Amino acid sequence: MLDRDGVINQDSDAYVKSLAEWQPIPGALEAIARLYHAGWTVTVATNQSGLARGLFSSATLEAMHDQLQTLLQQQGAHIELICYCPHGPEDQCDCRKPKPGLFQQIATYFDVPNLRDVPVVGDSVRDLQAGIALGATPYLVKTGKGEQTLHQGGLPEGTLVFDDLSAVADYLLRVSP
Ligand SMILES: O=P(O)(O)OC[C@@H](O)[C@H]1O[C@@H](OP(=O)(O)O)[C@@H](O)[C@@H](O)[C@@H]1O
Ligand SMILES: [Mg+2]
Ligand SMILES: [Zn+2]
Repeated sequence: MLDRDGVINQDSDAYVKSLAEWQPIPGALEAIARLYHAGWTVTVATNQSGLARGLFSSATLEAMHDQLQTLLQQQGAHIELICYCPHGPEDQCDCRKPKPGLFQQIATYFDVPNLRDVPVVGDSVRDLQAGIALGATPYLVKTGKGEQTLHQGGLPEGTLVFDDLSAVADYLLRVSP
């Protein structure tokens, strides 16, 4: 279960507001494809408060996700489910990470009671906290806000730290081929 901005694509403190700004992180799409071809089911759980802030439209967000899937299809791969929180911090929703709502959506989709031991990969503590709420295993990447997150401390116990998604995929394919 992957965070999007800062894990799959480059993040920006000014938000990723257009298809042109949506730029895959080197190796990330290949990492997803390697996991897919090894039998992993890949999902995404992403906060997209830029929608509530009026920074981009839902059509633009869908175009980014279509581009992601198109690029993966060129490698014979696919993301099974992309869940996103469209709300802003003031909306008091149940799905904005660190709240677990997006991961509850994933568990419901697969009709499982929890996400025990399923990897959750993020560049922010809130990504990991949200997944851990359903039993996921936390992985921090140093891309995006990951370096900053690492230096801030407060990582959930047992978090495994890797340079990027490609390194996480190397590890997962090594320990559970
Ligand atoms: O990393 P994921 O969850 O895929 O997406 C994060 C983005 O929605 C944006 O989230 C914002 O946080 P606030 O929503 O303003 O707290 C900021 O961190 C932006 O830099 C970032 O691009
Ligand atoms: Mg992120
Ligand atoms: Zn929400």
